[in-house]
Amino acid sequence: MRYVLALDQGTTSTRAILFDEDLRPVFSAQEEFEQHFPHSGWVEHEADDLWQTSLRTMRGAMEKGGVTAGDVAAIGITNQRETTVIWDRATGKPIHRAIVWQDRRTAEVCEALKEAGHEPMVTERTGLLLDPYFSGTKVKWLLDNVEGAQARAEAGELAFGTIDSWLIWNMTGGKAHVCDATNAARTLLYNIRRGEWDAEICALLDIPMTLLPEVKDCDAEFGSTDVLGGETPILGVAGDQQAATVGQACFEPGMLKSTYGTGCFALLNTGDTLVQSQNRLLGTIAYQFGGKVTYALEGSIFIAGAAVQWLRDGMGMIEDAKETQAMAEAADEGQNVILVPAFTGLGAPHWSPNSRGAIFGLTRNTGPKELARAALQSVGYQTRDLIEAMRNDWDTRALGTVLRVDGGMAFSDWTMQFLADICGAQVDRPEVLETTALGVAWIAGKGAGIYPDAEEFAKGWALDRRFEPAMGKAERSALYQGWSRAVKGTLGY
Ligand SMILES: Nc1ncnc2c1ncn2[C@@H]1O[C@H](COP(=O)(O)OP(=O)(O)O)[C@@H](O)[C@H]1O
Ligand SMILES: O=P(O)(O)OC[C@H](O)CO
Repeated sequence: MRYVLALDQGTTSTRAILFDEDLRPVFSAQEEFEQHFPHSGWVEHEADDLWQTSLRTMRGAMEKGGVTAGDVAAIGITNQRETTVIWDRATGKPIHRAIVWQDRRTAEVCEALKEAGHEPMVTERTGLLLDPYFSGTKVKWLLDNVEGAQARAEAGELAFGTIDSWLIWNMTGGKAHVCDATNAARTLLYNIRRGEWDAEICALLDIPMTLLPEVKDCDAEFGSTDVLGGETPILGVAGDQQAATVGQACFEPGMLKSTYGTGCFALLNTGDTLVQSQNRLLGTIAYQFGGKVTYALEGSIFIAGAAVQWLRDGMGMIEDAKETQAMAEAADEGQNVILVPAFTGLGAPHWSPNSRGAIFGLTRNTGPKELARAALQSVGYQTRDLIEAMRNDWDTRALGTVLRVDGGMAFSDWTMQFLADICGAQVDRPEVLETTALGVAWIAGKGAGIYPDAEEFAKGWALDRRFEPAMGKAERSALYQGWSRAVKGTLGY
């Protein structure tokens, strides 16, 4: 039996999953690692934790199945995007902890660049906005704040990488300094029209281009590793949201997936066309196979399942996320409590890093059930904001109103039904919810010659459950108006 090993290095945990020849997940291992919050709005990871958990979970999954390196046809890597590491090329040691995508420390730098009028140029070339979310200003912060870093970068002594790049550097013993096009597309430094690092943007941020990795197709050869006990090739790499787009087989323009984990990321395949959003969505690379780029429009929401975590850890109202289903069902229908979970600002389409969360519509009768329902509903409302923006940006006739969902929160039937209701869209939940790992496993296994082409792979997508909109138009519109008013109340709070 031959296997493909998918490594999914996420924001809160690292997972390794072995897929068999029929693309079924058969053995896996998972480890959480520490989150560091040194100041309000700052989020860091020890880069070495990301590497060590990757190593242990890959080995752990293999041990569970009694699988040896000789049985592994290829490795695929998918990862939390935008998170930034800089390391010393000679020692392989990071010069600082990794700065995580959620980190807001560069809000002022972004504001100053916007005020100086640079945003239209940056957006035109990268598809992104001047927001602290992306890697570029995090790289600048590291070079400005770690003693001697700027000079060492200019002397070619340092290397920058997104997490795929950092893991591959370690897996290949420092032989490969590479990343894939989807990860490059999230740095703010990569021109996604021309497919190259952008010298002008790098100069604007004082980032020497010697820091940057070589960019490859998602299905390229990324090097090989002997850390599993024998030489194993790395044949697939993609950012986690892009890997989920592939795993959901969203290969045709107009196909849309939405992943509900800590945050929510909706990607709409726009084919050969890079849509210049007029509604504050992102243009990005969905995937790049054999030198051919397929673009996507992306809406990024920072808090989705994290609102449920807040009910559990912050408010102590529940012990398990699953309890929210029964609570939402039992909530008082007469109350319209709205939670805007802008805990770390608002992402697309508002991009308001300084907003903070709020609850509207409280009465003397409001209790945990109504708050639980509001938390689940906030995910639907935020998705509707994204879908509205997508409909305004892209040919609405071609834009399917089918949403393929995945991620931990997609297990919640109540949330998925509300999503269908408030968006007026069909919501399809597949049998395999590990779509991120599945997507990159397929890319790597295709390269190794053990998995089929895209068309055959897409035929294997199987529906678990379809949620059809059941809410009347008037109710949908009244609820959404209430949400829109609530969001306005939090902007810039
Ligand atoms: N049954 C459920 N109902 C509501 N939320 C859920 C449920 N199961 C998981 N979640 C939420 O989904 C998130 C976990 O999803 P996951 O895809 O593992 O996230 P990530 O990869 O971002 O860590 C958590 O924030 C959790 O609160
Ligand atoms: O690690 P996740 O699943 O929370 O995904 C993080 C995203 O890639 C951030 O852009």
